[in-house]
Amino acid sequence: MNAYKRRRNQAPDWQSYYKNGVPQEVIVIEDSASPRLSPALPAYPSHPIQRCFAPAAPPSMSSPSMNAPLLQPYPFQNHLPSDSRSSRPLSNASSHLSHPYNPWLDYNAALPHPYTTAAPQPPPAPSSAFLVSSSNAIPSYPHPPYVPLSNMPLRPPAQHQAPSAPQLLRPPVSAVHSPAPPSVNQPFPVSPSQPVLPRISLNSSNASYPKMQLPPVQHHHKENQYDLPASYPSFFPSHVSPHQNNGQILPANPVNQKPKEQVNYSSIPNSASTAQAAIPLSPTLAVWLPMTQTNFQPPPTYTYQPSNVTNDSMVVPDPPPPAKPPQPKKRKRNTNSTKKVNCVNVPLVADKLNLNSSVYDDDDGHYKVIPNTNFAERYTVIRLLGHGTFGKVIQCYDQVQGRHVAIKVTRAIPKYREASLIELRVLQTISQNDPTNENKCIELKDYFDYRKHICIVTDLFGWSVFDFLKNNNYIPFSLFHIQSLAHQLFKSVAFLHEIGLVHTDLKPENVLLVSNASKNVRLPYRNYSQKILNNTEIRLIDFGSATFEDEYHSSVVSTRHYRAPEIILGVGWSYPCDIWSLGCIIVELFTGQALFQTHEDNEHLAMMEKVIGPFSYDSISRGSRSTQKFFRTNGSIKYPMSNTPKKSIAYVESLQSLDQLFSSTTSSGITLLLDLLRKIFVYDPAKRITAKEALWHPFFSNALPPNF
Ligand SMILES: Nc1ncnc2c1ncn2[C@@H]1O[C@H](COP(=O)(O)OP(=O)(O)OP(=O)(O)O)[C@@H](O)[C@H]1O
Repeated sequence: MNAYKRRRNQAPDWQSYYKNGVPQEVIVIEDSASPRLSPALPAYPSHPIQRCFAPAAPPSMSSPSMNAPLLQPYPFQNHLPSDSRSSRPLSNASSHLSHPYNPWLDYNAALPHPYTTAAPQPPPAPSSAFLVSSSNAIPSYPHPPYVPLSNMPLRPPAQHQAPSAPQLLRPPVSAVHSPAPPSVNQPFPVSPSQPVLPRISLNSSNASYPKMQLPPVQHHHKENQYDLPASYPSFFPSHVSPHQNNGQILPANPVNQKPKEQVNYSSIPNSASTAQAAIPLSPTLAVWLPMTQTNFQPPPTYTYQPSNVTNDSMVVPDPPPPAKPPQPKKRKRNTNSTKKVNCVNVPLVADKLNLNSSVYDDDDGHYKVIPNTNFAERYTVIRLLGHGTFGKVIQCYDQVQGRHVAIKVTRAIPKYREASLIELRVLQTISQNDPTNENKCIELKDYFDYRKHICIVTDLFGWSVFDFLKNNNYIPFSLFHIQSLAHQLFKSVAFLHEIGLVHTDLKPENVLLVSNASKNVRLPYRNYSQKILNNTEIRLIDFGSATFEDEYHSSVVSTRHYRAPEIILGVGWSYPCDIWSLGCIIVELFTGQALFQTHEDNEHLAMMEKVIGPFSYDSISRGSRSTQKFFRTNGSIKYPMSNTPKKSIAYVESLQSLDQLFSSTTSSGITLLLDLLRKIFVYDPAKRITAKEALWHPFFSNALPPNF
């Protein structure tokens, strides 16, 4: 049914849309003015570093006000797009440095934020005691962005400060509000308050180091040991003796190596003011750094791999990059602390008119939506917002609270009533685990049973992301907006997974814009205008099929286009199926078109092979009975078959690979997005990136500027 709701045939000209890079100039033809820099601000394009990161634009398109760089320099060498790396003007940027040029040492200080008036500041002169690494041996993802040591705040720890609760830093991207120009005081996108991992090579043992502070450790109930909070760096060394030795290099004693849990942390004071972390430089050398929780947050999965260097007196080289990126460990989610609602009592609202159901219900058990009628003795029906398999969603005016709400009125049929009880249970679980709604899932406001319809009351929001696309002639979202939307989606899904829930029906229809207000703009070289969203804040909806991981799983879930291969193959599904759906949504935001437009299993698998690559033998179980109907004995997909329509074969043949889809520009933002998608579209669900890991992907590291 969902498939037929869609009209995806009007393919927009999205390939040419991105062909010349993301356009630099927009012409606003109605509504509010586009964000413009104040005339007092420095001419950003003239800055040497900016020049090398801004994409080449046709001269006629250059506009001082909108010519902000597309991307900040990206500090992960392994992922650094070659165009950015090679075009960096080393001579300009490094002229003030007295040591070998390091591209990451100075960019924070030297590159002004496009919206700040601050003139570029040269970085502080490097201390003779240390060198910020200039080698290529920067480990690859997953890893927090490097911020040069010289830019860390020198913040002495406050004495006798009460230990504060560990505060998790989030990656910098959240909802983007595009019409208002950012304040002139807005901090630089990559600031010292973002995740920091100092990277140091030492040539002196008397270095003094910037102060940082870790979240407080907790005293272990026995043996005078300390438990590390979950937010502690996972590389906290097990191979050095943790003596309090502020700013000194300690020779580690490999003989005393203990597993992490058994390390005696008794010498670490249970105080945020003086807590320190050892940065391992080799198995035998470490440096102790007092750390602040505001400037340090490691990624959840990073594990330090010590090298085999044993010479204590040598200048310690950077640890070699791991041979392959560390494989994300599939950790069992801690659902112990999850408050799971077990049963829901739905209050009954009596029908005072006591009418026959045929008056207010249609033959399918759907409630008839008649504007300006009374509903459940409290609401006035305004209009139909949407309808689906489960029921109708109606905009109503709440006479008690004096505001408009959305009410999902489930069909008056037992199986849908039961389904809505599950949805209510899920919504209550979400509310209990996220009372302040940080994770942007739809909030349950009220619920009741009226005329045999279970009704779920929520806040009223704008169009779904799909409706916005549709109303915008399927013109893709800008990368700037995709980054924001994708980040919010991963955040919501990471939360759901954390509390043991699999959404199972992620699709653009189930992502609501808080407001669909937009402005019409005309792009250069286009004779049509397009809508640009004012605010990308979203809410995740439709928990009607959400499933607790430890409870019964239906064999087939998800709307077809967004269905993961493990569901099709019937080999069991769990959290990773949501990640696959998110991948499909992100591609759809980028192209305007659903990625897998199909209604048949084998055709769907063939499409996946065309877009992502062949199923490998170890990628997904082929031995199981359920998969036999999809694969021939030689391992190829049973597609095409003798009865496969020629149209289908031609369509599958015409599909572009993921690389081809994203090859229309060489923008480094798009390169990073492609890298994220490659980690999402992994056939083996156990090897697929998790939502939590995705939040640390470099695509989200730097907020993209609002170029459309
Ligand atoms: N709070 C809301 N504010 C505005 N519109 C809403 C709201 N909730 C739902 N809608 C609209 O109603 C549509 C259907 O909602 P929902 O997906 O919850 O119903 P459903 O019956 O489960 O649908 P489906 O069968 O497609 O899964 C949404 O796509 C959206 O357009």
